[in-house]
Amino acid sequence: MNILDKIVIDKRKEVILRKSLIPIKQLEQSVLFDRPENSLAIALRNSASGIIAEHKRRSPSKSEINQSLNVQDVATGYEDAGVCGMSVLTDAKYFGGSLDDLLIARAATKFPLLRKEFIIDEYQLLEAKAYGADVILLIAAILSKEEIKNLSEFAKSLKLNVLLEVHNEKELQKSIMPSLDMLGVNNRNLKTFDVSLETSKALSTLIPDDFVKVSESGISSIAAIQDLKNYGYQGFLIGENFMKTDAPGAHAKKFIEQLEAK
Ligand SMILES: O=C(O)c1ccccc1NCC(=O)[C@H](O)[C@H](O)COP(=O)(O)O
Repeated sequence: MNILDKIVIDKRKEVILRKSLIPIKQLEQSVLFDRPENSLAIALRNSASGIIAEHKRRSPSKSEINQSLNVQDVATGYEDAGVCGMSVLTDAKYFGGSLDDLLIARAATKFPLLRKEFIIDEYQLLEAKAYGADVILLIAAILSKEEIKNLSEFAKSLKLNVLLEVHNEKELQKSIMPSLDMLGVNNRNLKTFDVSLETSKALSTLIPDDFVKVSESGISSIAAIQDLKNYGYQGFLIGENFMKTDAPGAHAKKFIEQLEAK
């Protein structure tokens, strides 16, 4: 059993509990529910840097990354840095995140927010909308083709952008469909936790041009981004490299300035 299998077993129990605590009607009554689309895909297409910066306290591969930062400071720091959007991990057990983190980031910023979660049920999309997300992540490794279709179409009906994540060609082939906005390639092997940007490079030609290509995980240098841009990538999801510092926003700002100067 790999880490995703373990996370999904826990997530199924968690979603049943959450549904029993907060009914759908209550989520739909959130003041944030009727917000218009705030497209990360468009922001990435129009950006010179393409950075999506993540809020990540800990992870299965690295355990502690940074537990002492305030999510509001991280969010405003990233917005000041000029990133295209922010990814907020909302899983508590494995990443130390929460939906409250998303809400705090929403209250503090205007840029597109990605709910970084292990989505297996439409209920989590309603939560994403109610707590201020503009984008949701679907992970091909944990969903069937039919589930990807149903979840992505439901997300679009809620005016949420969809980022579909793959790790290999098989996952990519089953996932390509018009209800996706962005196709992300995760460079982290979830069996070994090794990261290799070669994964993004190898899959790049198989991703149709209609989708914004996003490279995820293990990105820490300007050179890596320049290299990935040559393979058609327009989005770069960066977590640990910013979050391991005392001031992720300031670090992201410097990174973007260096990138744009090249
Ligand atoms: O980061 C992990 O250890 C991890 C383990 C299992 C499932 C997902 C995991 N990470 C989620 C992510 O996709 C990353 O947080 C994101 O791509 C940023 O990666 P990084 O820049 O390497 O922190």
